[in-house]
Amino acid sequence: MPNDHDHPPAKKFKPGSVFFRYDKNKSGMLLPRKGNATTPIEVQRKQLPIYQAKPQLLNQLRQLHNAILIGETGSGKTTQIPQYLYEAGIGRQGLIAITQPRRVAAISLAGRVAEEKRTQLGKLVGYTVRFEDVTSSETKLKFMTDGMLLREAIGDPLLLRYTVVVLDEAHERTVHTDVLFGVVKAAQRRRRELNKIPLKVIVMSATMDVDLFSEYFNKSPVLYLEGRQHPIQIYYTKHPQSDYLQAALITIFQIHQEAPPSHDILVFMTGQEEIEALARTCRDIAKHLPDGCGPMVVIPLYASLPPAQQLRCFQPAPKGCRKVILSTNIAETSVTISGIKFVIDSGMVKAKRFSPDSGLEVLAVQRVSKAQAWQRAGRAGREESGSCYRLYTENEFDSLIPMTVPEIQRCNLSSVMLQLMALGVPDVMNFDFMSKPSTEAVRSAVNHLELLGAVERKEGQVFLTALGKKMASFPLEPRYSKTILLSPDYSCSDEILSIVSLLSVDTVLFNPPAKREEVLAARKKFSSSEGDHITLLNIYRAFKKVSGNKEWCRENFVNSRNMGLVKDVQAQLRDICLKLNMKLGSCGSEMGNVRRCIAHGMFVNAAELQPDGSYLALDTHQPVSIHPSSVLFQGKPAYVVFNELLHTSRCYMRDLCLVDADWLLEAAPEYFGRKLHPSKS
Ligand SMILES: Nc1ncnc2c1ncn2[C@@H]1O[C@H](COP(=O)(O)OP(=O)(O)OP(=O)(O)O)[C@@H](O)[C@H]1O
Repeated sequence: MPNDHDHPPAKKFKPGSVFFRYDKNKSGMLLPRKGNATTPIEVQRKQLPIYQAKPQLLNQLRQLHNAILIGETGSGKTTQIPQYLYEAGIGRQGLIAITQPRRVAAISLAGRVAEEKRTQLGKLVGYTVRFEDVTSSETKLKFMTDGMLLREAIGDPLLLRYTVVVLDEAHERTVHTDVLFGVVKAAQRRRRELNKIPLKVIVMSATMDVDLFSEYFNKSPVLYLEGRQHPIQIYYTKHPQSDYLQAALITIFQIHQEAPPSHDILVFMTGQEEIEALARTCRDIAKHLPDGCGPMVVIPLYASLPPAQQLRCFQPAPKGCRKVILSTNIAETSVTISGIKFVIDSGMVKAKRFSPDSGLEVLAVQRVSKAQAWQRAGRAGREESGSCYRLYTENEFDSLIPMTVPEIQRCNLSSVMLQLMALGVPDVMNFDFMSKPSTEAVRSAVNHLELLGAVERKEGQVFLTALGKKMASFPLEPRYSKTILLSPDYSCSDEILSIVSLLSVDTVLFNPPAKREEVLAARKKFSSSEGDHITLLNIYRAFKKVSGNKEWCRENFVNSRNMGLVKDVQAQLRDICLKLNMKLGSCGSEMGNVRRCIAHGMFVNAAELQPDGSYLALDTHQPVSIHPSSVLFQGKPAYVVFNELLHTSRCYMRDLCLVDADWLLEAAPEYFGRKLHPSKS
């Protein structure tokens, strides 16, 4: 059923806010109305709604220290504001940083802006994401993930290299963005006190709680940018759908049969496995379509794909062929994918949920917020009008929560707390958060860091230890950095660096369900009864032995591109170790050392076999199960440590390592003295 409202619901305008009107006829009619592909890029820039407001907007931005800018998706905020500022000479003394919650957005936006400025990427316009820096001394406009700016702040809390920080997609409220809010605010204040060059902070989004943001940023004015260049038609289902995968499939093929082949489709699903399964089904069906139905190229897009593979979605499909992109929420904000005319929104997302009571952080599939649904719709209608098919009813849409709950209120905070302390924040418990995490969550994170030896308490205050300082040097979760730092004691740094890199890159193995038997047979030769970490290490060693031979990778269902990335990550982690003067070495085939080191670093995620054959997480006494993908699935080891928990029908432990109870006791005697089974403790 079509629905007319092609904009997010009307916004309330705050007194004192500035409103920039947009007259569609003014730009569109005067300029050639050809497709974007053939329209010169400078003409495209002038057709954007933001262009009409440029002089007044610059006037405002020149005067303000803080600004909240709200404008429709596709109005030109992200690509134009940094260029306008630069061209007008605002903030020329330093760099203009534009933060993005996701790396794919940071990379693609930098590419687009470099193209608009007719310069080579990495010169005037560059980007920095984890494990990749494409900037130079000439770079003035720097797109970066919020996490990277936060890391820079550890070395330079006043962010002195920057004169403007644009915090884009602020509505996403990732934990890094939320911490950055406090960091830039503090940097701004300190710079004023020290008479340094002022720092301008611009917060942008299409869908955000302006009152909250304005209040937080010293009652800063809100600049409303009116106008959407191209309309988006929204469709809802008549009835609730029990199976969104099936509904997505039907919608894809309905569009495929009816729409011209140049109209590409972007489908929002929840995770890699679902996306790969849907991709296979689409490809199978596409082979058997009636005559007259053109070919289709199906492109999966999710965070654990290597960057080069992620960027495939931006390449045009061959002529006469439809591009169907199946994506997680990584394509939800900021990105413009050329050719996308249709968006299909499952209405679901996989997100972290943390319970301070149980201490467990789990990934679970849940409904999106309204803000996310509008962002998803906003990926259509960027080059011309578009449509968004919501695989849920209008009533269901109405019942969605308006804004996504900030990640800081639903994730494990140990990493953030460690970073805050490394930033020199005197009282982490009272950090200036826009939305405060619960006291229990903060306490639980500090306890976790204390257990890892990263912090200590003195007279009621929490301090970073020397170990904690070193841990903060790694762009990793604290338990990973701790494991790396412990590895020289067990002479297994090479092995631990490989394992941590393999776990950071995520999907290094393919597991096509249709080839389950073949996969099992191929994996058998690497499989270790000592667990998934050692199995992964065996595969990695074999991969290096054959120098990444493509044929070998295919036979063994190994993702050769991701394995290449593992090597890069490992090299960077090794550099950090060397800077910390660590003595790196290998234990050869002595895997007991490796497991012992893992037990000492990751002991907080330990589980114990119960007499009835079930498992309990030792930290929280929560029932957990071994994920079927684990090599330990068939066995019943007495003690394991696991990498993460996945919540589906049950709480599954993924990536397990067999450990001894004695090692856990050695690692944290007091802690485990209370927790282990009586016979062990
Ligand atoms: N890579 C690209 N290829 C083609 N056109 C692009 C590209 N990036 C941006 N554009 C064009 O510029 C327009 C503005 O994009 P921009 O990202 O600046 O908008 P925005 O207001 O920041 O949107 P959002 O809130 O969705 O991030 C797009 O709608 C599109 O027409």
